[in-house]
Amino acid sequence: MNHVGQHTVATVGTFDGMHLGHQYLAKMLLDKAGERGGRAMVFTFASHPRREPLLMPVSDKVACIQKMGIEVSVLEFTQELKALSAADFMLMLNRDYGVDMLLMGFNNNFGHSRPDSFGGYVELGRNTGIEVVAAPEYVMPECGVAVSSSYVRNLLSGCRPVEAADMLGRFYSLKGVVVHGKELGRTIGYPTANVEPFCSSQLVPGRGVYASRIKLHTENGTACVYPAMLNIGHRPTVDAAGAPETIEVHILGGFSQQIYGCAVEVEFLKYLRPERRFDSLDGLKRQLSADAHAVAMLCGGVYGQCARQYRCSEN
Ligand SMILES: Cc1cc2nc3c(=O)[nH]c(=O)nc-3n(C[C@H](O)[C@H](O)[C@H](O)COP(=O)(O)O)c2cc1C
Ligand SMILES: Nc1ncnc2c1ncn2[C@@H]1O[C@H](COP(=O)(O)OP(=O)(O)OP(=O)(O)O)[C@@H](O)[C@H]1O
Repeated sequence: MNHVGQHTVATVGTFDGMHLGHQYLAKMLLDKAGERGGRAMVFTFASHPRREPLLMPVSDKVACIQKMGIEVSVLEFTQELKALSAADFMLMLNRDYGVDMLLMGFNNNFGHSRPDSFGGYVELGRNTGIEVVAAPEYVMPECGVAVSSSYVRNLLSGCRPVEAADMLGRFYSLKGVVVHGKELGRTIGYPTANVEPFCSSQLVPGRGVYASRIKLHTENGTACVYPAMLNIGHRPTVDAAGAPETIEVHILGGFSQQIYGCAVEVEFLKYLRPERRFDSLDGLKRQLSADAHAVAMLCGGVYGQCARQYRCSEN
């Protein structure tokens, strides 16, 4: 038992995306803490140690872990932290946070001069008052594929949101604000909301057209969810070569509210097709009509109904 009078079971890692592998480890952490009548803690980082694009903003990751009943400490990846040896890091965990059990994921390691095997961490633990325990790897039960943040990043960059959702345990999403576009879309009957992500270091999926769901946050604290179609690309039909990449969403069902400046969350349900150049706006319009039909079919079935009302607190 530590100086605060409470057992603390901890684990250390990036936990970007909180995918099914992370959730599996987090549940094991809770079980261990429960067995000891102590608290569970995750030590994570404010940025990605390898500077990979993030699968979720750090604030969402923290909220997601806390929601499971786990305390979170976000460490800045400073030069000082990078220079800390595994032994000194473990000493700090024990001294400052009362950690007396450390759960290590199957490929977990940390520290500047680090042990080259799990046994090495167990040995360090003996000297620092920490029992070090190994956690197994989680693989997808249907296909045996090992879940990892890198794998999910590759799936999303490769326009495969369905497989990514299988590994995340939820649809991948981007949160952002609706900004002004050229307002051309409304002239062809397909007004679009241009979304600028809040977190500039979050991964934007591969270019193309997606079936989507958009959650609109209103001032009274409620959120509405609508089926939508989304395009990530350079809009070769209407924009000159080299135009910046945009994320545009057309909300289905004759939606006509003014939502500039609104906070939204767009989910990536299914990839529909690549973006392409049309010879005329009429050609683009015909394609958009077919896209809308495809989304409506999808949203009428597997993905539920239009415009459901949610309380923000329930999401
Ligand atoms: C679902 C969807 C699919 C789109 N597909 C294409 C496409 O294949 N090629 C293209 O040049 N533009 C595509 N666009 C972009 C349109 O050209 C653009 O939304 C429209 O011109 C409106 O632009 P605005 O936001 O400036 O008003 C697509 C937009 C959406 C919402
Ligand atoms: N599939 C998995 N099953 C069980 N534990 C996992 C799994 N994936 C990651 N972990 C564990 O979660 C903790 C955090 O790992 P990390 O954030 O590096 O995840 P990752 O998915 O391996 O990331 P990346 O692919 O970017 O290396 C580590 O202890 C790691 O061993």
